[in-house]
Amino acid sequence: MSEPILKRVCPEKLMRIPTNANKWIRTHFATPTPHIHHLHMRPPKLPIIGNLHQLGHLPHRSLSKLSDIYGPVMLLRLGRVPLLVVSSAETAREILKTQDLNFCTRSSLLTLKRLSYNFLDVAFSPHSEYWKEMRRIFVQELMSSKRVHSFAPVRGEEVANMVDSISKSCACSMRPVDLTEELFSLTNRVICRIAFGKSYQGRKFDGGKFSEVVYEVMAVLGTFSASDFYPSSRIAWAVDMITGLKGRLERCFRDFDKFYQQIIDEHLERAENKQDDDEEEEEEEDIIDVLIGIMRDQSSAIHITADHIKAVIMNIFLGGVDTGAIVMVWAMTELARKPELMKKAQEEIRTSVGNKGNYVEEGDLNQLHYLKMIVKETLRMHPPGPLLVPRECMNQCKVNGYDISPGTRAMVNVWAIGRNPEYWDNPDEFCPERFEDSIIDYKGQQFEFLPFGGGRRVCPGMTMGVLNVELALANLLYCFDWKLPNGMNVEDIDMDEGAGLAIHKKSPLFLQTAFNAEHYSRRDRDKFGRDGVGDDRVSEAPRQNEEGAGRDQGKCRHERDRRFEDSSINYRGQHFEFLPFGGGPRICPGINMGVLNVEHALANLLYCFDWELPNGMNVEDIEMDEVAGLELRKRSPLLLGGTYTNQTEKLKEKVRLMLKNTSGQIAKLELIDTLERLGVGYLFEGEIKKSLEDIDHNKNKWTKDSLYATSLTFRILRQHGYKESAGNENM
Ligand code: HEM
Repeated sequence: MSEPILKRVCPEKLMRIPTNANKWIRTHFATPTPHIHHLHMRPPKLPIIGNLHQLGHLPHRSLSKLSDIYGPVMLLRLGRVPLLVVSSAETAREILKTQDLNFCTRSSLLTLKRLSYNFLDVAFSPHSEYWKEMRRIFVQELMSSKRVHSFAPVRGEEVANMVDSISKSCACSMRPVDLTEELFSLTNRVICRIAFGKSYQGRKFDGGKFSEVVYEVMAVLGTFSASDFYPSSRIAWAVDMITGLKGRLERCFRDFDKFYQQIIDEHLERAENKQDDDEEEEEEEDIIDVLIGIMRDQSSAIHITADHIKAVIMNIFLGGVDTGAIVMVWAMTELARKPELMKKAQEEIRTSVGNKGNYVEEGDLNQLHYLKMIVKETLRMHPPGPLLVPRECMNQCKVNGYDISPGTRAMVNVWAIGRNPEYWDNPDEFCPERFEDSIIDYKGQQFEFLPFGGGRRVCPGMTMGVLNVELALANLLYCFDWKLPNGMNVEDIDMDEGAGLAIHKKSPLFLQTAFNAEHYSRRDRDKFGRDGVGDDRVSEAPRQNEEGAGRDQGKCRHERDRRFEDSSINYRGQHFEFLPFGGGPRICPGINMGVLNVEHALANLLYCFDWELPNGMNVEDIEMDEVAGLELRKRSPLLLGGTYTNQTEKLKEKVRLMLKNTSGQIAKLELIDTLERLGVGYLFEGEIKKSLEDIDHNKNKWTKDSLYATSLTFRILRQHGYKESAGNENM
């Protein structure tokens, strides 16, 4: 019996056999070639599966390629379900505005139905009076501007925790920071606290299982479900059973449900205790408190139960955790690829926020226009929901002249629209400046830019989502300098996307930090006392150098050195558990000079360079063997990679700032005089000229201000190795 043609025939052979089967396969499996004239709105489909095979691993990209051939309105069939895909601003306007009422319901998908307690939520509930009321509650009670701003302390504290955690880890090791991990954990903590309240801070829910459940739910939601494409088919139902999807879904549901119930019970109990105890202090309400309030309110238009609360909380988790972190990771990735843009953003933030605090606060964000443009540009290139949340057509209607029947699923490819050269110059280029002087924003009114969707179903968490992203990014850029890990080039950054419910960066983003010395040291000084934690260890240089005292004295060292913190133990021979210089009458007489030499050299090595292990070497590889002899030496030489931190540039920056900020005229003159006498005036020619022009020479008066300015300049310059020029030895 002859073999069926398709079996075991390699593609090369197929190309050579001019049979009808070959022609058919070529038409149906062909990779679309862009820029072919739009043939028809319906890409050819296969029996049974329809166009499912054309969705690929990343449907927004595959559909974008298909639309290059078949036009901005395409009608496909996924299994048994018709799907309308629109990929232009004009057609998006048609779906989200002109015909919004025809397209504002959602499809009934297997996983969503279960996790939303049979559509008691907002996001996946079909269009109905019930959805309208739930959305009203969501928008007016949970996400109102007042409520979102009432959560400012939560966001502030959690962002500060993240900054501290990064500071700590980079002070402990030179290892690059896993920003993906840090940012996902940040959004998770923020949303947890906003939804469940303060009292749960730091507590591990269900033995830490909660985060695992959230991740598993995300994974389940991103999994292909046969029942969604073959509704009411027994075979599809069996496929979902066999693949284990149903089992996973049930487990997720049970875990979530148990957890939510426990939290709701605790809130109810707390609310009752509060009623009994009038003295109780007013606590900020969390989302569950607000929902319980509505549940108890008899006059509410719908009767809210614990299941409604659970469904809404599920929306907040699915809507809030991943999306925010995804945008932050892409933004940092794009900035790592373009360090000049990162520097520009840092300059804006550092100039605007200055030294007034340790972190950027929400109140500072309004001034950060460039940062806002970065967020917009990231949302344009990497919208976390590239196809929005799928909608469904409710009534027979026409789109671009094509008949669309009720029950047709509808997707708006906002990713393709955001990358369309018709609306954006160099669409694949990350260029925040394109939003300068532009009125385009993401509120759903401009159809070439729809990261939050539009129309009746537009994202109600937009304000909170953007605030979370802006605040975290601003702090990452304010508190740290970032660079790629050693040995890595910009071209090595992996820009691949991972498939899932929301499109994230496939591989984690690792970046190396260098503290922003000015701000980091301020923070440490504030936290650990004005003179810094290193006072007992590093004496001369850091003590003199107020600006740099905290550099490289991260919290981690502080923690490691705790054994000497608040301890009276010293090496002067009085404490017999610690005798590096001996004790008694024969104690080392060179103790002061010895310590001073060591401290001074160490302080400068740490101040002037960033150190790290040579490539490919780990902390465990450092040889700690000693060599026997009179002194206990390290056996092998210590090889470290050092990066000079460009002190001249730093010095220039500091002195320039001083020249600018010194207000007394005589103080300015003194400063200039000092610079000249030290022979470094040429470095500041421009600034000196400008200052001299400003100075009114008649007002010469010796002031405290001028004395301070002069001595400070001396200190700074000397620490940077500038010696007085010949003829000025008497200074
Ligand atoms: C940067 C962050 C965020 C992005 C990019 C984003 C994006 C989106 C998108 C694209 C949609 C679908 C809109 C449509 O179908 O037209 C959506 C819907 C939704 N989002 Fe967001 N979102 C974000 C943050 C949040 C947050 C923080 C929450 C909740 C606290 C949230 C809750 C929701 C809900 C409940 C819906 C469904 C609305 C409905 O169907 O009526 N989102 N979001």
